[in-house]
Amino acid sequence: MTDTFRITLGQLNPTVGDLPGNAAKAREAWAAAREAGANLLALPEMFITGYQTQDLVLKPGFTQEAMARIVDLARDCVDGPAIGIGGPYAEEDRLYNAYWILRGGKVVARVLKHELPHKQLFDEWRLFNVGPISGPYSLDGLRIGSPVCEDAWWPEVCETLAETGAEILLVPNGSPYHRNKLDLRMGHMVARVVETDLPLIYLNSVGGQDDQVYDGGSFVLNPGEDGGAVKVMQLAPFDEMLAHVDFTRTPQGWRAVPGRMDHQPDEWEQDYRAMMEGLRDYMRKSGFRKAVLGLSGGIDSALVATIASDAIGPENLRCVMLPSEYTSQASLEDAADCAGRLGTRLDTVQIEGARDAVENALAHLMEGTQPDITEENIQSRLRGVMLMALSNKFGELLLTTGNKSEVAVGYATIYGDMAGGYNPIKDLYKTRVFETCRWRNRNHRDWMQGPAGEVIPPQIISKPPSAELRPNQKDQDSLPPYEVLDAILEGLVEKDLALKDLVAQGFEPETVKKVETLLYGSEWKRYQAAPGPRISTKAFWLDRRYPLVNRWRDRI
Ligand SMILES: Nc1ncnc2c1ncn2[C@@H]1O[C@H](COP(=O)(O)OP(=O)(O)OC[C@H]2O[C@@H]([n+]3cccc(C(=O)O)c3)[C@H](O)[C@@H]2O)[C@@H](O)[C@H]1O
Ligand SMILES: Nc1ncnc2c1ncn2[C@@H]1O[C@H](COP(=O)(O)OP(=O)(O)OP(=O)(O)O)[C@@H](O)[C@H]1O
Ligand SMILES: NC(=O)CC[C@H](N)C(=O)O
Repeated sequence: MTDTFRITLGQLNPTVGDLPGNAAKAREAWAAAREAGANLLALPEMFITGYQTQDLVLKPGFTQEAMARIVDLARDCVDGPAIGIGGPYAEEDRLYNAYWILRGGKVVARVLKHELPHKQLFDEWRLFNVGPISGPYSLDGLRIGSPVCEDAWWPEVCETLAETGAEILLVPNGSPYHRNKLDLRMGHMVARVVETDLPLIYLNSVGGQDDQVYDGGSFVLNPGEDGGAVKVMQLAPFDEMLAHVDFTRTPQGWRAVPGRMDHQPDEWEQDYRAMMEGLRDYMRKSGFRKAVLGLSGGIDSALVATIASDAIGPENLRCVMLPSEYTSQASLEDAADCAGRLGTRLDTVQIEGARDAVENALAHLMEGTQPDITEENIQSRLRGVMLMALSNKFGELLLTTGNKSEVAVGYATIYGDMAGGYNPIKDLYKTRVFETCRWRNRNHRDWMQGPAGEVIPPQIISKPPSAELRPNQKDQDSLPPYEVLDAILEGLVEKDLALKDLVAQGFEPETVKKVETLLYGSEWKRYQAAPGPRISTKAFWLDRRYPLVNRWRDRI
């Protein structure tokens, strides 16, 4: 009977749909696990397909190929560790989210996910059948139970596994980031260890996929002496890595040997990293090497330029200043200062000529009307036209720059500054934009490709935000102060509060009503907006799906 068991954890970054690429990654990890003398290489949930596949997994051709790739992997990885790998399993007319166990050239077990997540950004009820609770599988004399991600967020599956003889729990996950999510995961996993008295491995993938960022942060818990749980290994968030965890048999049962304890950065750093990794992987996985954005001299585009410089290197980013006569000298100088500090290219394109041409072309139809938002939006749209021309010509992904407060109230011009493919700060409220800029100016990490130091000029952080679409315009002329706006939005979006709850908190009824009107009234705009990395529990898109036509309004 064996008394030790080594598991190599693959905290790795698959790409959705890249079946050969993901299989190659698995083979490479298996070779390293074999080199390290492991008994088992564990890979995350749905590793062969990448996660989340959305409806792609409903294509029979895709699912059949994914299963065939797993069988090939088993056939190729014979003399060495077993492999645990997530992938779909189709049987007759049923489709499961499964964890496949491969050993000695064959598939030796399949665990079927029982608890399918269907809240927030998940909709697995739509895709998969509920699997029966599977029992443990045996490898080299150790009985392992593998609840698949959400299975371990509830007691039932782990309890059944413990009752049917599991000696350790290995939980493969595809768990996307939101702020402070590690605490939430830890709470659930500690509860499972306490209930089952079994050690538990929490293994998560890393990398960006559409609006989601998988943040790794895998860890290992042992049952504690006093009935609690003790963390004995913690991997860094966001980093792709292999790590080995050794188990030994003790009089109390199998226990993990304490291993590496990587530092967990604070929420500002993790949010920043998530936005950067989201952009980096969106670009890498969709084949872009370069990006372009309009740099106005304001704080939002300065932050997006900084995130992009860190993600792809300043040499791969083109910033463009597109001034009109409403652009202040200060904005011109601030944009130049910011690009200079970051070391990015800064081009200038005047928009007055194009604006005059558009206005002249429309003059016979506009006769007798007064200048209003129409003319302001023409400027914003011309910037979009010019930036998209650069994107077309040079293959640069156009980044949009609306923060969550603006996205929430529709404070952006459709087909204007909303033109673009990805928005790194889409889920970051404006009040957090300021603090995030200060954080980046104070901190530099080895995963940032941009320069260290005060890369965002302090005057950009301190001046009042303005769209500069008419003389002396300030955001606060048409919106409540950002502290008020963000607090009301957090109430309406994140917490689903009633208007009267917000009024009871001390906000003006008219302001609350206005924010509600803007929020519901701009649903159609968000439907057409660029995606961006999710860092909150209620990001616009999958977390919060509202009707575009909606006559319901709350009463105070
Ligand atoms: N329900 C609906 N479904 C589909 N389309 C709908 C629609 N409601 C209006 N529309 C269409 O949308 C048009 C109105 O939308 P749009 O053209 O965007 O214009 P609109 O939302 O009226 O104006 C843009 C707003 O964003 C602000 N802005 C602009 C640029 C930059 C910034 C910034 O600081 O970042 C802020 C600007 O001050 C203004 O408040 C209508 O004329 C109509 O064609
Ligand atoms: N003069 C300009 N030159 C280049 N891009 C511009 C210019 N004005 C606006 N933009 C683009 O349109 C976006 C929205 O700009 P605007 O100034 O209206 O709003 P904002 O939300 O205050 O953004 P910022 O803080 O970046 O100025 C900017 O982030 C920028 O990408
Ligand atoms: N893949 C999953 O089952 C994810 C759901 C899980 N509760 C999480 O967010 O971590």
